[in-house]
Amino acid sequence: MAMLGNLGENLTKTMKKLVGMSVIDKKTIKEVVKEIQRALIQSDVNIALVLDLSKKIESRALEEEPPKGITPREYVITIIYEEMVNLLGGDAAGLDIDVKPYKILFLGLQGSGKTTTIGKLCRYLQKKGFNPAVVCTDTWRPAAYEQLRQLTEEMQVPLYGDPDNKDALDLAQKGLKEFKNRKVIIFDTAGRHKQEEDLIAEMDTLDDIIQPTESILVIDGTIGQQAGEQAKAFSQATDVGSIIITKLDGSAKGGGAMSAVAETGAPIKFVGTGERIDDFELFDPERFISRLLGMGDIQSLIEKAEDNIDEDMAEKTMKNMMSGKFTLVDMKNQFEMMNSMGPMQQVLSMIPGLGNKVSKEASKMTEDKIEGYKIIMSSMTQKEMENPKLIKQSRIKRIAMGSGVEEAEVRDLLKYYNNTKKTMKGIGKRGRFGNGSMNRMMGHFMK
Ligand SMILES: Nc1nc2c(ncn2[C@@H]2O[C@H](COP(=O)(O)OP(=O)(O)OP(=O)(O)O)[C@@H](O)[C@H]2O)c(=O)[nH]1
Repeated sequence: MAMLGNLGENLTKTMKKLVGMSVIDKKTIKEVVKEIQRALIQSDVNIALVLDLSKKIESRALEEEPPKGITPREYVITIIYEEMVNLLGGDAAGLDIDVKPYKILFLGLQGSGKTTTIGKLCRYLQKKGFNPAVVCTDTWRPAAYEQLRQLTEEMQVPLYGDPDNKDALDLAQKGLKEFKNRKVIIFDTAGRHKQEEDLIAEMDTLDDIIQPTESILVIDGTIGQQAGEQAKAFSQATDVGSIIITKLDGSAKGGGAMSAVAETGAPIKFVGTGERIDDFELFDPERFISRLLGMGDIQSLIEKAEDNIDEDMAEKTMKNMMSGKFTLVDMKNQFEMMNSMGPMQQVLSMIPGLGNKVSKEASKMTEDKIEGYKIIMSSMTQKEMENPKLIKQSRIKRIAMGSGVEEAEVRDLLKYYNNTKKTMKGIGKRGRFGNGSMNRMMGHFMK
């Protein structure tokens, strides 16, 4: 992948080396981490971020036990992947077009690739079945309207603009009226030179008139970690701000731009990867990192690892349940497992012999309720989770305050916990599930 200059190439090389190593030990792990460090620093990723990342990779790789069925080598790859994904902010954000019209205000310094990117986003939206329209409010650069006109005409995207009108606010208002029945309206604004304040000031003015659903700042990826400053100023000025980073093709500093923006917490929604209209993609850190590491099948590896972690957890939880050592920690694990398996009642009803007792109890557990319980549990201390008997009145009060619920809801959770514990213990005593058959069954359901 010709992306981010040599970064992809260097990382892919390192991963290949890791795959080929005959032993995975402290020395080889350190070697791999060093190479990753070097590649990231070359790509202008902030030194402190790089050191933090390499420390995490190294200590996890040296300390964590690979889950069953995963080789140490595979696990090191998984760790590198996970930590790199975290560096870029985790999940893909995308556009959630849930109101009509969905008004997008585009901002960016001159030459950032703003106009080109508007064209790319239009094409992207068309492919998704939306019919976007564009309003040109750029009154500074005479060629801007013409550039947009050519771009939109090719794609048959309606454009509103008037090169003779020098009033950006008036243009915005008229454009709004013209396209009020459209699903998506994109507003192009005048690019600015260097000052970030100017950019923000312009957004403020246009913001009042347009009241955008989302403001998007276009940042040139070749400026490296400086991109962080721009993103920060922007996200402080707006609460609906997202970022598109352009020119990641061949840019030696793109890694720095991406990690610096991610660090500010502003979501990167798309990236530009070339001059052509289709050189544009939804930014998904997981996919992006898989490609950067040159590991197409990394996702299946991750799933395998997660499956096995789940299975380990299921086994432990089940054992605790049957022996009566069922704590709130186990209950929380149980909820997590339910999430990945489907509604609780359905799952439990599939287990022969579990009887109506549990099913009836479980049927009262809606997803909302489980979510609520999870929130309450996150306000408990580890000690309380491990030893729920500790939770008396004063603690109930504190937990209710901490999680923003009524005390009655905390009591309700404790009651549910006690009932489940009793039922589970009863079943365990009757010995219906000897020889780990229950564990096997749970393991089976996890898949
Ligand atoms: N290689 C590469 N070039 C890009 C990318 N996106 C935009 N460009 C180029 O960057 C240059 C500037 O793009 P424009 O879209 O004109 O920039 P702008 O931000 O709208 O500029 P103003 O209208 O002056 O504010 C053009 O030559 C584009 O072809 C990208 O993802 N990769």
